[in-house]
Amino acid sequence: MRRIGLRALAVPGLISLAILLVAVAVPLLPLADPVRQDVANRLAGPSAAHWLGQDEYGRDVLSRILWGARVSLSVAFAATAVAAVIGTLLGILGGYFRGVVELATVRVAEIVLCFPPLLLALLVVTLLGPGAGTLIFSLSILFAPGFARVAYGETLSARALDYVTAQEALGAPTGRILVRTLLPNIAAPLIVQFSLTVASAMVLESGLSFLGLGVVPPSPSWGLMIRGARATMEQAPLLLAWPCLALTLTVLLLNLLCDRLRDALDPRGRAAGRPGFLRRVLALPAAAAPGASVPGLLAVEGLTLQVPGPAGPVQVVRDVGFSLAPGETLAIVGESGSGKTLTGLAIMGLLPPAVTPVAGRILFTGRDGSVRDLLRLPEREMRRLRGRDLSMIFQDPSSSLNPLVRIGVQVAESLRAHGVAEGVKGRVVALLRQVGLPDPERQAMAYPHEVSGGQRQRVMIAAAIANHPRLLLADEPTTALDVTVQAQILALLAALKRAEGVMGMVFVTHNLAVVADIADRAVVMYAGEVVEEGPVAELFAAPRHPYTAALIASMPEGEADRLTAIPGAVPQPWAMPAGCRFAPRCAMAMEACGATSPALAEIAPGRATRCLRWKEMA
Ligand SMILES: Nc1ncnc2c1ncn2[C@@H]1O[C@H](COP(=O)(O)OP(=O)(O)OP(=O)(O)O)[C@@H](O)[C@H]1O
Repeated sequence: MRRIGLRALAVPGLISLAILLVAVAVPLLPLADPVRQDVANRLAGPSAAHWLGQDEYGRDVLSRILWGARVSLSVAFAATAVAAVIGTLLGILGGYFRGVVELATVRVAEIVLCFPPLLLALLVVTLLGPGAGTLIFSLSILFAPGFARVAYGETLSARALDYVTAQEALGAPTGRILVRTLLPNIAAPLIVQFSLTVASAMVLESGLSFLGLGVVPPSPSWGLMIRGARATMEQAPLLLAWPCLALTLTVLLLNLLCDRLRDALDPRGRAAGRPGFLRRVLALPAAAAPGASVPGLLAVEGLTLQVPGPAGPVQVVRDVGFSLAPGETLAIVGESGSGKTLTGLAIMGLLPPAVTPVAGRILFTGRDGSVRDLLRLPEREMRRLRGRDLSMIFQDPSSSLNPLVRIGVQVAESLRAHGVAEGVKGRVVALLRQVGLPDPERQAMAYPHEVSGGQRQRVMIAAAIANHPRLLLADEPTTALDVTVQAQILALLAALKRAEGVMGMVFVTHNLAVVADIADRAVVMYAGEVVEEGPVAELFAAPRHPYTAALIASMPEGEADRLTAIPGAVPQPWAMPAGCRFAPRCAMAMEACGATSPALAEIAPGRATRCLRWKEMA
């Protein structure tokens, strides 16, 4: 469980625990007897002996509230737990096996949903007589189909995913797949459903008790207390306030607790949302205002990104800097985990929730010539830039296009999002033709699954260049495609760049061969840092960092007998070696490399390296 999740869980968790403890320990507390009447003092206000006053029979209100919590909570939790177990089981079985099993589980459970809940509860209570046991029974019947539907829907989605198919391909037994693979992956929405159901169960229990169909008087229950207080509302309005307040606060607290629990249980942090402008800017130190004198199109300076690690925050991108001129193509290259994607996402203002920028600036020159720091730009302004001045193409065109919307409509969206209203259809067809889609009029009407992977990527590119962006960010746009299609897409990007003239491109890749094809300059990243930078031709001809040299030597396009893999792997962000981060894998490492962390030093105009021994490589 994530540290952040645990911290957020602490407050609602502790309060809920305290309420539960009080409910459990009520018999041990020095409270007045909740059913002992004192008619002489009926409706008496708060006093030292009765902190919240006395009710219409002179019973102690505080004692009845606490005893009522015990009854309400135990009925609500017991009914929800029974409903959760039965409903989840039915939903998972129905969703996994489908067919007859689905009919016998989910569909049968859904019959219950056809009855109005109160009517069904009335029927059960009439048949079995009022009491806590009957309440638990009728509430669990009422709530089980809700769990079955959530579990069923989630199982259907998860069933189609690769990790479930992979388990089946490995021959894992069905029971194991259901319990070990499916259940944890559908747990988050079930937990939310649990919170909502406990809250509904408390409200329904109070409602039924209020109607005289739940807890039997004189036993204390919040519903019964509201019923009693209603009759004397004009003489003692506070009596109505206490049970209502207890009910409302407990329901709100339960919802908060379960929301936090869901966030903490989900390691993807998907519920956390992107860090808001305020949180992002508060994490950043104040930076000098961007002057209008910054040359070029883009200047990334000292960019440092942080994520929560097992033992505190870790920097996954450290002090990264580079610049880009209009019309230039810069490649960011490095192995998996080197921080290339996060650097690109930081430029677009699309960092995942767990990643926080803690230092640096990203200066961008807009169409109007003004220079803005993208790291400190409010989300509203970023949204105006995205898709117009800044555009991005992603690695996997299958997951970046909406499967339910026609291709032409998706390209038109990017035009309409930035105020284009006239002649959209003609421009979409022209764009699709520009990116080389055959028969663009017909293809515009196709759905993404009806065209090939390469064509989908062409559609993504059409949407990205629709508004003539000043900067196009391409994150491994050819990795998901086969080699011939890769070459076509690279040729298309190069042609588009020539046609667009001033459009700059940042091309993120792990493939040096692609860098040679497309880029003017390259930044080589390793373990979150820039280790070398320079014009592509110079980098290839004379690398000045052992990592660049090793990457070149490991290119499959080289002579097969000289192909050399780089030993070891990129270190984990929370276990970075002291000194030079590449030293443990470097053939040229010497003692000093393990002790000092070399700075990125400019060795010639436009060339920089982070190596103590770069001169020896010359
Ligand atoms: N959402 C996240 N939460 C926590 N850590 C993350 C997150 N995204 C990335 N990281 C970490 O940041 C580091 C850099 O990730 P990044 O995706 O930028 O690498 P990359 O060079 O683009 O690799 P790849 O080519 O595999 O995408 C990795 O070590 C990764 O574990």
